[in-house]
Amino acid sequence: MTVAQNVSQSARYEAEGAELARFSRLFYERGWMPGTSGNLSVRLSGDTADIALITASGRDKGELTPGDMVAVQAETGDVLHSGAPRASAETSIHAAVYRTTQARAVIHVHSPYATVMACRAADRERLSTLVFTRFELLKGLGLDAAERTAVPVFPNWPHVPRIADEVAGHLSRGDRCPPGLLIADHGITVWGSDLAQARNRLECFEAICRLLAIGVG
Ligand SMILES: CSC[C@@H](O)[C@@H](O)C(=O)COP(=O)(O)O
Ligand SMILES: [Zn+2]
Repeated sequence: MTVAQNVSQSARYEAEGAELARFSRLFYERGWMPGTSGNLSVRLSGDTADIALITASGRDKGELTPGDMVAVQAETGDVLHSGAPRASAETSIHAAVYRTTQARAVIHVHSPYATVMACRAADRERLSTLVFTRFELLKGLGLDAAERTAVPVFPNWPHVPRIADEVAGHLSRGDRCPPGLLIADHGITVWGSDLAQARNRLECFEAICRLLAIGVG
């Protein structure tokens, strides 16, 4: 890589890292990333489209800076730079989504109502589903409000790559998959064409889960 290419790549990392930090702070302040939970990534574009930036593991998600982002191969999760902070423990799940969908941003949070439903709908040994139907907010997920949508709920295997393999298997088989999934007893992962769309969709998932949690639907 030439010096000029290196400088331009650093500028892109800095700008995308600042965006990740901004979105992360937003979710932290809503109480959707308690403790150090949650992780976000964004896939770069142009000649760096094979790269994603992801939040470092175990950091306070309300206080991230661009220096807390790790560059990885988007579709494998392999870390690109030695000496970088440790990438999120859930990088393999982000990579599974990038490998099997058109997503360019992935957000994982422990938001309260999605987590309630991820506990209630869980079968801890195998894939289960949470059915969304009827709600107008389904349109915010790119779905028809008359449609019956099965949101997958994956077992929260201690070995995260096992969850990632099951996610990739499910997404590569499914047609009309909603742009999000639940992990039993854990939280929610949502994706979109950019961070703003992923955030909007996450808000719709959380609002629908709230309705279900309080017994509507
Ligand atoms: C605070 S424990 C939560 C973690 O185990 C994990 O589920 C999580 O969301 C954050 O992991 P991280 O490795 O910081 O990206
Ligand atoms: Zn988590």
